[in-house]
Amino acid sequence: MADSKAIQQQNQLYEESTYYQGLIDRGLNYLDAGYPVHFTGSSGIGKTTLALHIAKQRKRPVMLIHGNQDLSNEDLIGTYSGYTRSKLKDNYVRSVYKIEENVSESWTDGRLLEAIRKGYTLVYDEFTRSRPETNNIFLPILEEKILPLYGTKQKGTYMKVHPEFSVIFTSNPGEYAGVFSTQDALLDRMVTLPMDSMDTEAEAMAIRSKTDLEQGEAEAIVRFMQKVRGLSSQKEDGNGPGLRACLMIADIASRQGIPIDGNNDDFVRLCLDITWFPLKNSVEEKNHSRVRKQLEQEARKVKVGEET
Ligand SMILES: Nc1ncnc2c1ncn2[C@@H]1O[C@H](COP(=O)(O)OP(=O)(O)OP(=O)(O)O)[C@@H](O)[C@H]1O
Repeated sequence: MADSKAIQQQNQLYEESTYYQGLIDRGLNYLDAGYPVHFTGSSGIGKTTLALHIAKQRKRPVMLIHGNQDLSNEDLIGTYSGYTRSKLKDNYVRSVYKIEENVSESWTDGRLLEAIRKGYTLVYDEFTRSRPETNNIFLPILEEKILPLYGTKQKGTYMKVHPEFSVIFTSNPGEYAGVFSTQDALLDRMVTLPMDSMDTEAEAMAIRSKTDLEQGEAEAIVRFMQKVRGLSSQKEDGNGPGLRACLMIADIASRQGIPIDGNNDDFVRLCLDITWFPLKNSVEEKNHSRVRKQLEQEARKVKVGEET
């Protein structure tokens, strides 16, 4: 399916779903009022896609930064990347020969500094994966609307934030090992909008925007996934497989010509391969074998056009 068609269908989904329209309208209003917005929810639920969609509506260039523990202040603000040497040879009067040499350090803007200077919309994806010391730079940006530059050998000690600059954060509540706990001071300065799973129709529409499956087939996969998520709500920090898992089953089945049918062994195997790992992580260990059996039973019940 052509990318532009997929984007068109994705936009249609956002326009037609009251749930998404609500999130988009509120998100845009808070950004317009000068507040950063934070989408939080389980893995693969669609946070980044929604954040980028909202960012594009603001009609400003969009910059995307992925949080990670190696992200440093130098990456965000900038750094001196080497030296520039310029040489001037003055031989105007033949008998006089003068050489003037200048060496200066060359500065490269970091991504955050560029966004702040030019008034971009920044999407800071999975910001909780970065170290709190790195994220602290956002406190004066969000509160005083300045970016401190001390320690960078820049001329001024701070830079004023461009009035059109705005940030959309996304995070995944404590699901991955290695995620740093979210800083409360930063969270206090943003409007947090928790994201739930889409309803059946919207999730099926998302599948159809990415594959050639029929509505009935897409809905059968979504209903199966809803059952899987029901099995997973046994541990606080786990929500089981998200929209991404639905899309993987749909895409692989469609490419490999596997029918969406619980009577087909290939389909059942595919469902187990895609869902068992994320499900396992969200279920107490003592329940693993029981839940795995339930999962297989649910996969075998999948039938197009029938509520299972
Ligand atoms: N409205 C939509 N229509 C179609 N596909 C979508 C939509 N929203 C998200 N997706 C797809 O679902 C998958 C997961 O989306 P996304 O990466 O935005 O989720 P996420 O919550 O940010 O995930 P993670 O927490 O793992 O970063 C992606 O393949 C994305 O293209």
